[in-house]
Amino acid sequence: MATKNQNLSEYDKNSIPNAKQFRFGIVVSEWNENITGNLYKGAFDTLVEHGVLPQNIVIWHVPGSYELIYGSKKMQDQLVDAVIAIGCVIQGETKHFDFVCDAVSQGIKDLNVKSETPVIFCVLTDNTMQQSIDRAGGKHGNKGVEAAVAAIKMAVLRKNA
Ligand SMILES: Nc1c(NC[C@H](O)[C@H](O)[C@H](O)CO)[nH]c(=O)[nH]c1=O
Ligand SMILES: CC(=O)[C@@H](O)COP(=O)(O)O
Repeated sequence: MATKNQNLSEYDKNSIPNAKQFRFGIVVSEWNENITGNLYKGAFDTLVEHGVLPQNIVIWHVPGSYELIYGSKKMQDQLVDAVIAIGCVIQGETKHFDFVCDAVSQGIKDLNVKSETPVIFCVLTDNTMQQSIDRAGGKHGNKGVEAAVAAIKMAVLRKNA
């Protein structure tokens, strides 16, 4: 298990530069909103902790994780330095889980390839709700925190590249 010896919220805070100069877009799926809401809070709070001005964080909501692709594509046009795509996909009775997860991961990958604005993949793809709870502020930390740190690092890389 990838998180067995790693907490998603733990990182070297001194290694993160002040991010006051940057603007970020966050696109949040409404499916499993008890989870995505916690992921969003973790991401928002981490961005602000590292100097991002709240007025420089744009948040949009989309119906489900599949719509994160289109929402993130349109968010890239909002003059932001990076986008965070937040979703939670949980296995149901059918293969729909596989198709949604594959589509979202490939779609966000394509956005990173085709655009100059990085999109961070903050999408939980879990077998159970408990696994999601554990990764959205539970025993394995908050993936939203991890995503915000990645977003700041990629905004810096984009600026310097
Ligand atoms: N089952 C989950 C979904 N399903 C909905 C899709 O994401 C999409 O909105 C629908 O197929 C219409 O295009 N979405 C999640 O984010 N999480 C799930 O567990
Ligand atoms: C990921 C999904 O779309 C899934 O939760 C839907 O549930 P089911 O496979 O039982 O229709």
